[in-house]
Amino acid sequence: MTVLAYDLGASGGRAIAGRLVGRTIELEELHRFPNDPVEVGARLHWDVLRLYHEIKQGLLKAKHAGRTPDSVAIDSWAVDFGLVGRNGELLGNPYHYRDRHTDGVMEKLFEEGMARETIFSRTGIQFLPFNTIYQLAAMKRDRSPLLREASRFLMIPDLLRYFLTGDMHNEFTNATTTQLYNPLRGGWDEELLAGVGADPSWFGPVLQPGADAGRLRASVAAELGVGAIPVVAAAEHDTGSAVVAVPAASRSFAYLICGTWSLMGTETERPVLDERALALNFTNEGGAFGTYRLLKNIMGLWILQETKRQWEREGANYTYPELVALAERAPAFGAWIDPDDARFLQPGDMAERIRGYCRETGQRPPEGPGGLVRCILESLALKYRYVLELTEQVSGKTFDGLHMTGGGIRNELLCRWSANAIGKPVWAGPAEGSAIGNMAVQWIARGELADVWEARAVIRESFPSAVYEPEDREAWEDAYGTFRRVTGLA
Ligand SMILES: C[C@H](O)[C@H](O)[C@@H](O)C(=O)CO
Repeated sequence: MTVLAYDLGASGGRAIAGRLVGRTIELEELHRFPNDPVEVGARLHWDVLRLYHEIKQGLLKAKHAGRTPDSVAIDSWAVDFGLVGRNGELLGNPYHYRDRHTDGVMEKLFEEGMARETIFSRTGIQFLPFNTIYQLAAMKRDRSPLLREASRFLMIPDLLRYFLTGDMHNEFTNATTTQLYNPLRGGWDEELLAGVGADPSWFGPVLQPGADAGRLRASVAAELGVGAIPVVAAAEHDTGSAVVAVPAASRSFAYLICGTWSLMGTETERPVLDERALALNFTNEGGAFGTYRLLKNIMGLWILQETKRQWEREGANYTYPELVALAERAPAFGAWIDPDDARFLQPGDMAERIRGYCRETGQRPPEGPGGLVRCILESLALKYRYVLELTEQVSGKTFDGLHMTGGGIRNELLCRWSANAIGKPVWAGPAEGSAIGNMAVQWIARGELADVWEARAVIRESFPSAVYEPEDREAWEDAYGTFRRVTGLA
């Protein structure tokens, strides 16, 4: 059985065909495409029609490769959405979560009486300034005409799936990232919706991962010359799919999903809504098959991606392997940043912001591209240590090591330094975690695999993890103490 997984990330997308041959997964990347946000005036948008075009290209390539799939499913980054009008048409291009229209909105809502404690107790979701709830509040503040015409709210995978099938559904794992979904009630939170001027009728019943989500509509099937291929609801939040694919063998495991963002946490059977989880700003995003993802967002390789883009704008073109080699040769433990300082969220001159952060914290700014990239990677590794310790505190579990998956594991230096920083083994793989998790849910839905644990066993056998054992323990232990002091991370 061949399934097709679309995995759309903030920097690019893939269409990957997967075949289950006995207990081995065979992957074939059929289509890879960029995902370039578009700036219009002061606004930053996703080019969602372009993404839909690429999705159709993926199906055409599957057909031409003789890999017409038995089912397809889509996963993508979280929080962003489109509004559909009463005539079934998209009202406007979705905002990018790094658009500045949400600046200050979260704090304003708190001032207006929407208490942090209330929002958290109802949704279990971490406070990030770009969460869907604050995007809708910003549109309300700006009297967006879309709000007057809207009839349905669809997140990015919901929207692309609607374009393919003609059916409108909201999927669970992604819905939970809005900070508008109440997992205890098992539905959208009407009071929070009302609080940001969103009409509850825009929000449909949610589909659980694995559910049937329709078939290619006749016009699409005809256009592409394929049949009415079934569409399955994957864990459509890419991090949700990636967690499905973590090749863990026991129920108590820690993961780090490493891409543009770094998502670190563990899997739980119910949301953890206590004061400590709130105080440490953990999130409980919905998972597949009755689970939750207790995790924290860490700014991740976005800082390196944006630094590289800045250098390219200035005419200096480095490849990632070149930057990693320069970092490895740079002096160790020169300076550190807290990657989650707010100044690193927006696009722009990251190198100057890093130097500024170092000056402000009494550190000598890193020199040259090698020094700067080393500062970013060491800081990420040390922040992983910090968040892993918090995850143990909030979950009450102790972890023997860390599963690291996602495209970021191709950065072996980061894997190695992460093991050194946490002082435990890192098991790295698979790199295409989200796409493989997307496929696993399709195979489970179609009875090819019994459940997530059989899927994880098959993934473990098909993609053996690279193991990084911790080294230089004393040096990294000292570094961790200094890192916490200079960054003020208590
Ligand atoms: C905003 C991010 O998209 C989200 O928090 C993260 O989980 C993600 O989706 C990474 O791709």
